[in-house]
Amino acid sequence: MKTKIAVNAASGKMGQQVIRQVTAHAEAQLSAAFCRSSHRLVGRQVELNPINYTSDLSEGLAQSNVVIDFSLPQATLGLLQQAHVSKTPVLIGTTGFNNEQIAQIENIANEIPVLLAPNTSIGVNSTLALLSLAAKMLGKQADIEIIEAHHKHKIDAPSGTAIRMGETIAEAMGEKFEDLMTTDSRFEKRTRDKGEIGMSVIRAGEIIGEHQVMFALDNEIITIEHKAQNRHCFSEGAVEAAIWLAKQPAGFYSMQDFLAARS
Ligand SMILES: NC(=O)C1=CN([C@@H]2O[C@H](COP(=O)(O)OP(=O)(O)OC[C@H]3O[C@@H](n4cnc5c(N)ncnc54)[C@H](OP(=O)(O)O)[C@@H]3O)[C@@H](O)[C@H]2O)C=CC1
Ligand SMILES: O=C(O)C1=N[C@H](C(=O)O)C[C@H](O)C1
Repeated sequence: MKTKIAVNAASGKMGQQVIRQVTAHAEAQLSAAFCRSSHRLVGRQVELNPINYTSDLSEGLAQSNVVIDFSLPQATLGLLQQAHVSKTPVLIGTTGFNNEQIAQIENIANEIPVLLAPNTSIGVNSTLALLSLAAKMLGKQADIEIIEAHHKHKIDAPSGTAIRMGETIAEAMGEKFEDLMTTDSRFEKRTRDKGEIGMSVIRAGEIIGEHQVMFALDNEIITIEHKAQNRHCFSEGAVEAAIWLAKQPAGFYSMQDFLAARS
């Protein structure tokens, strides 16, 4: 049986990419494509699919096994309320949540399966394992800097991926990321504090998503880098993880949980 997948924010860059991915997938079927009620796509047919774009979340979720969301935090929280009612699993690729919003998501995950992934690419999630190892081996001696670059349309900064990279590094060093992270204070006149993790952000052109982590020792520098070549790497991981999530019990999951179950 094919997994019936709904796509939220279907008009977005990622929404459109995920629709293409689901449409081409042998084990998945597009069951709903949600847009805002005022969007010009509502009522139009989704290319290569026998359904129309809709703003009716409750009807679309009722006929879906899982929903994939790449939108904005407010839209994600609205979707979660509806998914909670219909008991539909939710894969969230949206970034930019504050701590209070994360707590709301965790709360709903007590009752339905929710996977929160600031980056759904298999490559980035493998990179996190490399960063954890590097941090364990070098973290205490190295000056660690995270540099991320994205397209000019991106709203949140630093990227969800850069934050997750910082959290992974800090955790491997037995620290809390919020205690080590430095962004704006770099513009103060001062030398670098020992142990801080610097974060730099570039927004330019149509850069898909690039993350570089530098471990600088006194006489040598180790750099671990991921560059997305296109959005396919995100949609591919999202759809595979959604097919897995549709069969899980209620809980709060990450891409690491999906990858561990798959291997
Ligand atoms: N986890 C991952 O691997 C990745 C995560 N992302 C994240 O995904 C999110 C979306 O990225 P992207 O597709 O590039 O962004 P876009 O700006 O292209 O799309 C955003 C979508 O969200 C919709 N939306 C925004 N606000 C609302 C609302 N209040 N109610 C309903 N719909 C709303 C927009 O609808 P409308 O067209 O009507 O404005 C649009 O469809 C971002 O948070 C980004 O960081 C992106 C790539 C990979
Ligand atoms: O907004 C984007 O485009 C991306 N956002 C994600 C993030 O914030 O980490 C992931 C990816 O790099 C693309």
